[in-house]
Amino acid sequence: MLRTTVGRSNALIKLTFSGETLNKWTTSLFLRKMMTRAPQFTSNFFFRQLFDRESCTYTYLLADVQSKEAVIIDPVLELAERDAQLVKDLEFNLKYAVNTHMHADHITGSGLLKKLLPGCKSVIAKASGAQADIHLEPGDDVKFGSHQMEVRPTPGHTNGCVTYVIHEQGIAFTGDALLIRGCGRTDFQEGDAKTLYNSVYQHIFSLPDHFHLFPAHDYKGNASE
Ligand SMILES: N[C@@H](CCC(=O)N[C@@H](CSS)C(=O)NCC(=O)O)C(=O)O
Repeated sequence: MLRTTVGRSNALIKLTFSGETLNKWTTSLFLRKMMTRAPQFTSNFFFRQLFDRESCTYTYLLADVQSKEAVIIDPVLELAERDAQLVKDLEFNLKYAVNTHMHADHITGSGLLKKLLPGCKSVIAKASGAQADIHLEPGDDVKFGSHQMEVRPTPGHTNGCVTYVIHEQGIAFTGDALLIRGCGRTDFQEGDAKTLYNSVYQHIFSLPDHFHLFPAHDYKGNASE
């Protein structure tokens, strides 16, 4: 299983926010979060991390094992067939295709998944300005079976970026707000370095130390299976 960055030495962490470089020693909250053991999911929680080698994007399939209700986070258009087949093979009912933000460089697979798996609804933050069946506000919960994800606003990469937090499992999906040993770019449209800095510190680094963070990309092959 892949997790976000797992620092193995006391190296200097550099978070670069469009020209502003913020150095933090690994004794900080950042690495204390990363150096914990693998997530221990409850028995009725299904987790699968999927990867698109082309765009280096992570997609996450989550489900309630008992009710079979599932959600997929950040599905990639080109791999919608793969994702739909996996859902069918596992005999899940895909309730929502959930997006962390409206990507600038690749298109979500939500629309195609809706066609491949009728009943599935597309979900994104209202602040993204994107079209979807369901628009989320900060503090909303996305429910599937007995599980729920809290919607936390983490703008800065885009205005509508959110992080999804599953408290019960001690995990969060950070989208492009927090990547592996870095963060999403802020030089695109809607990018703002200070906003992203505040988002990461207020809404992600504030999570308890035992949390595991799952990003939307791994461009440099930092994580390994
Ligand atoms: N550096 C990437 C290029 C793709 C890219 O810009 N990705 C965005 C997120 S998708 S909008 C980003 O924020 N990347 C972070 C970064 O450090 O580049 C690549 O290597 O392909």
